[in-house]
Amino acid sequence: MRIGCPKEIKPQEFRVGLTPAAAAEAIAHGHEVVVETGAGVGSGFEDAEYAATGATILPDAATVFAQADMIVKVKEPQAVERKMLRDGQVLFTYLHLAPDPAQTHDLIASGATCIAYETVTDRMGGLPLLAPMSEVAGKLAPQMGAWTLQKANGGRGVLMGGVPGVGPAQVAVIGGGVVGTHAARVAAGMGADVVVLDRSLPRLRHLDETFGGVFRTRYASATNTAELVAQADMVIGAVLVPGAAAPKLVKRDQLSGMKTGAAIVDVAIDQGGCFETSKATTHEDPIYEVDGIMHYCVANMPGAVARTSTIALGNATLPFLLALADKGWRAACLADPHLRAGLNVHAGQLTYAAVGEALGLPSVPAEDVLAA
Ligand SMILES: NC(=O)C1=CN([C@@H]2O[C@H](COP(=O)(O)OP(=O)(O)OC[C@H]3O[C@@H](n4cnc5c(N)ncnc54)[C@H](O)[C@@H]3O)[C@@H](O)[C@H]2O)C=CC1
Ligand SMILES: CC(=O)C(=O)O
Ligand SMILES: [Mg+2]
Repeated sequence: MRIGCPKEIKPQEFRVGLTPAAAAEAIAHGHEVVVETGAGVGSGFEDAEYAATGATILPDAATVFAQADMIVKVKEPQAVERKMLRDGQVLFTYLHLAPDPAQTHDLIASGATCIAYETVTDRMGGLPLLAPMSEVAGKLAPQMGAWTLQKANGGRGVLMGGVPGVGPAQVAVIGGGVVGTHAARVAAGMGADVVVLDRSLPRLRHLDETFGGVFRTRYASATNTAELVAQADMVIGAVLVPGAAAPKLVKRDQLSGMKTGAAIVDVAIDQGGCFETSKATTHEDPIYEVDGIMHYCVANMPGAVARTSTIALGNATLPFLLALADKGWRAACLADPHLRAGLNVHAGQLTYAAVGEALGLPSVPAEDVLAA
């Protein structure tokens, strides 16, 4: 199979879908690899490192899309990239379709087979291709929130750890999964007073057993969430219902009850965000204000630390990439129900029910298109 890796074109996105190490393994498995010139530079990988593995460097994305059987990326294809996809081609990348009707319609129209990193599952009920970027975004969230809290950025002017005689920032983290746990650990490490809210009692139990004394936990009832949001200097949104649009847990009318200049960091923005007032922003222009509350809603936070993120993502995607290349997408998805869970679009049909529900579109089970 010929595997193609274009350069990412989302604003300020410096990650790359294929590391030289992954290219080398794919080539050792008998595949061809084509890489757009400069694709790895933002992550510190020069063309020469890819060429040394036996990969071919191509001059532009159009040539990569035209030559490759499977496109490997990081971010969802942008409009100009979607036009280059074709019938029968495989796309392996983050998609986040539930909040993105335009992309969903284009992918359905393309005829391509589109496998989303964020819905691939594992035996433990986790999301192995989302987890590494959730670890990164979770660790970044308090850092970005602390910056947002600074006066010059419109924030409340509160220092995370306080100082002797002055208390720390109050941080509420909604969702105690991978993002939430990493965010809570870092915020607590910065000296903030942290509470994590989740709907899952087993998850809260696990967090309490592991991190009791570092941060506190509360059940995410509407009442508890409203109370902690009103008290917070910083609220981090980290909920997920896999593949689905994020539930809106904080409504606009609650902002007036919050402390003026408090910071919202809505990491769940890639699934539409869990605050009613969230809208996706970019690293170039990351924050905006609504009713006195500063919002940070960057949908590709890990792009800010591209080298770490690219290597972490590449470690996780490699086994799935090799399975897709070695067996072909159909046999690979038939053999592995966890990879099959990643199938979102195939040959003009939506194959992920939660996306269909979010967008009011018909979908068919992935099993049905595999059997066809
Ligand atoms: N903005 C960015 O750059 C990035 C965003 N993300 C996003 O962050 C979000 C969280 O991802 P993960 O932590 O990996 O997911 P996860 O599945 O590990 O954790 C989600 C948690 O939310 C909880 N939850 C679900 N509904 C809830 C509700 N109504 N109230 C309270 N808790 C609820 C679940 O019980 C679970 O513990 C996802 O939308 C993911 O795509 C991840 C990486 C980068
Ligand atoms: C998960 C995701 O969307 C990202 O890493 O950008
Ligand atoms: Mg994202």
